[in-house]
Amino acid sequence: MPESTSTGVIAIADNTAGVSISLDNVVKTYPGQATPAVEHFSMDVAPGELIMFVGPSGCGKTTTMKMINRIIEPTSGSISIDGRDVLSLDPNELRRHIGYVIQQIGLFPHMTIAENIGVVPKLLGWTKKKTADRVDELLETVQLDPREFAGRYPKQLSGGQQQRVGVARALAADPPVMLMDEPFGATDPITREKLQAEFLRLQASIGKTIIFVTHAFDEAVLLGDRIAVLSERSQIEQFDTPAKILATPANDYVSSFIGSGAALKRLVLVPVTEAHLGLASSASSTPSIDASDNLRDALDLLIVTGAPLINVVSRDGSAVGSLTVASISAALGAEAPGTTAAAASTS
Ligand SMILES: Nc1ncnc2c1ncn2[C@@H]1O[C@H](COP(=O)(O)OP(=O)(O)OP(=O)(O)O)[C@@H](O)[C@H]1O
Repeated sequence: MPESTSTGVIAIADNTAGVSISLDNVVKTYPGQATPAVEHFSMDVAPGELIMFVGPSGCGKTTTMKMINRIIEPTSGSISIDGRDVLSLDPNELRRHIGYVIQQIGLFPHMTIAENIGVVPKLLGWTKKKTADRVDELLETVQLDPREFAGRYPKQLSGGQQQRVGVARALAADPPVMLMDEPFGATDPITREKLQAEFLRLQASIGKTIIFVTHAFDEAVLLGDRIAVLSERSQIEQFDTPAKILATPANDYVSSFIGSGAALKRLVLVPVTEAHLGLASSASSTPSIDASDNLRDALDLLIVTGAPLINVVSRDGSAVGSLTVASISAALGAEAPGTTAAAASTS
């Protein structure tokens, strides 16, 4: 491999905490197709951002994402990672430094879990000891006990456990960029929620730059720093934070994609402390919610318990205020972050 190519990839790989990605005027026309699958796609992603691509089946989400690690070669346009033109790099070498997680998981059935996770480190020439240590560390990161799981084969794991191994494998060489294509799509709703919550906690500590493809708008709202709502040929209808898209959809297409209940979907984005809290109730029967929870959790609790009011409790167990359906509704309508500090500082 030419020296310049190798240096470019290694420079990307050196930066494990997330790097910028830039796509400029990217077009993909598959052979024999009259219209492009992706047409003039441009996007800048900041280091450490988690970007969701959401759009209907066949709109070009996967094609766009796969051009970043060159599983699919663009017809024209340019793509750079950390300022380096990926089209000038060796594609195989490039892929080893970009984590990749797919719905079908793609674990090798004849390899143990440890061997599956160690595939890329092995290709990169890591020692057995370094690879084994990394495998143990990653299994713990994705909450699978290495002593129990390292020696098992994929078919001896549940779907959710296999999906965790898929994430661990993608993280093995500590890549700065992760591409995730409907990674939790094949799991049941409860497992999916669990995997999403674990993934959010993980990303908070590793800060990778992530492109995440999903059909599910709710998943995009829950996970994304920014969401790109895509239509046919990967046209960007809106590219913004979940809160902004829910509050001000750019057009009818985006509105229809959000579907009904935009206000309810926004609740998940607002911490309970952002609402204007009333006085805490001293009645021992008052249900309570943690100050780190969101307004959807609060509304759930109000509905399930039938209580007229719930207390918001800080980590040390003291009640910092209370919430009602009316205060939740006001928080959504007004969205005045200024009230937050005032409410929180009374604690
Ligand atoms: N190898 C290929 N050859 C020809 N056309 C293709 C090929 N792969 C994808 N396409 C077409 O390109 C378009 C975009 O496909 P792509 O898989 O990127 O969409 P998507 O938004 O990811 O869809 P889904 O959500 O269903 O996975 C579709 O019309 C698809 O039929």
